[in-house]
Amino acid sequence: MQDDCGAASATTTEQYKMKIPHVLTVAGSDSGAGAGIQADLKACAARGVYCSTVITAVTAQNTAGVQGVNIVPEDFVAAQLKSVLSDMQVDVVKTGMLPSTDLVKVLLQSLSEFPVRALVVDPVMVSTSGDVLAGPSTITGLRENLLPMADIVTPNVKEASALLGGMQVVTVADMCSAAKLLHNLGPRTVLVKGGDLPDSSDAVDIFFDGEDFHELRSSRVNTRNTHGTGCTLASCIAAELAKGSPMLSAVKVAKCFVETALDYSKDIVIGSGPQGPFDHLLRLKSTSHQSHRAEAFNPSDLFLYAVTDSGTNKKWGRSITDAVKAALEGGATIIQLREKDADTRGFLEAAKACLQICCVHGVPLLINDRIDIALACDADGVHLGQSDMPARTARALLGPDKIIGVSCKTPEEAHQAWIDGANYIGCGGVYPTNTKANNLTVGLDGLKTVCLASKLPVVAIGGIGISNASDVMKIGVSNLKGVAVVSALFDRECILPESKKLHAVLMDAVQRVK
Ligand SMILES: Nc1ncnc2c1ncn2[C@@H]1O[C@H](COP(=O)(O)OP(=O)(O)O)[C@@H](O)[C@H]1O
Ligand SMILES: Cc1ncc(COP(=O)(O)O)c(N)n1
Ligand SMILES: [Mg+2]
Repeated sequence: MQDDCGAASATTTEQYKMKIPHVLTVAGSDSGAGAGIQADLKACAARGVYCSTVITAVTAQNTAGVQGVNIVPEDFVAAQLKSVLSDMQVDVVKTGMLPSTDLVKVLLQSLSEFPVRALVVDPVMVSTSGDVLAGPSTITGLRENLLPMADIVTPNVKEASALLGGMQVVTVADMCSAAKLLHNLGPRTVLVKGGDLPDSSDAVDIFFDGEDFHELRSSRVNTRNTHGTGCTLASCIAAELAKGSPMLSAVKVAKCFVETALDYSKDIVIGSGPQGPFDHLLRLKSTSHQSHRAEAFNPSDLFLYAVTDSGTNKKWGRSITDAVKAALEGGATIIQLREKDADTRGFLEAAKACLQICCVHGVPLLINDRIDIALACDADGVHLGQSDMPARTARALLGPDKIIGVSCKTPEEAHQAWIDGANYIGCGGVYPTNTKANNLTVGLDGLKTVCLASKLPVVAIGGIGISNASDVMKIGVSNLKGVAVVSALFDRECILPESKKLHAVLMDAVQRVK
């Protein structure tokens, strides 16, 4: 019986072991990390595929160009190939810089010993900066030995021309002719890339599978940051093939990825040369909005915490942005958008507009409950109720830098919020309120108990306004950092003076407590 159970569970475990799609890139290193091996690693990481690396050359390279090339000896390229291919279940091999015909032979020898599912050949010859990465002597090796083995070959217009003995490739019609001629050399499919096509307002690539031509067109991103586009495209194609995509879909996904990454990174500045790298992981961009942001959550931001309410805004006939602007001008130190009945698109647009206003005031903007909206508008964080997504999951989705607040009524909930990686807790309702139906009131005693137990800063909420805010602050627990208000600000004819008065009351209360 025991044996049966053991055997059964072993089989089950085996079934669930994961095979990770795996691309091996055989290419040159770029010290500037925009192209070559470094681009391949980032592209595969972005596409969720494992990437191993065989380095064929080490280049000294930056945004100005290539300052030096040091070719790795063939026997050591062979050693790297053997180490990876004999052990690591590679699905797809992608080649970049192969600086000698003998290296091509070494690669083909390894592939005959350890076959893979597909071979993507990016015939790297000249960098975007115009520097030669693989001399004319390698063309024969590429043409005669490597291309016939390739599932796809991805030359840019200059490389297509070089592979075809100097044929002119300057128009889309030329690219089609080149694709056909290259196909005659033996690869299963050909993609002639038009990133450097002169006088083209679109980025046009021609895909040819031996029967049909596909013109793949996207708008040209106006940016200097195009160093590494070719390497990235080929790695993405390899990554999609490793996941099991058919060739044309892989190419389309890859092209779309390059366009998205270029567009995202169009304004980033790395290096002072003419050709900058771009951000594969879509994380580097520092917009003016972000650069104004505080580095980390500051608990004193909880001082006058304004929570919007769609009902009251409707009642007084104002837009959410006007309400937020007035609260900020009166001294609100953090804004939470709590739009329980807004449609998603409307909410997102409102959140984007409020974020700009908050940014001008240097005040964080949080979104109630809707992680998707917070992510989509890049808000500063979220506030979560006990029945919303757990803070732990929200933290995993939002990353370490976003602010997460959790509503807590008890020391146990406060403890869990701390464990889950929240930044602050909201405690209440302190007083009865009509913005939340059937909400249990904790009173000043309950608030004090939670504050004393909480390892996180606390903002008090529920029925707080000008008349009672100072009573709340007077409980005198040091981690009570402020009060959150809804009706006291927003269910009023004029928000700005109420916000000012409340700010003054709070200032006065904390002075007295000190
Ligand atoms: N400015 C751009 N905007 C959009 N796509 C681009 C841009 N520059 C290049 N691409 C795309 O990037 C990919 C790589 O093309 P290309 O730059 O021609 O290759 P390489 O980097 O090998 O010279 C192609 O799909 C091309 O259409
Ligand atoms: C090591 C290495 N491999 C490939 C390229 C081509 O990249 P790009 O044509 O985008 O400059 C490069 N510059 N460096
Ligand atoms: Mg390029």
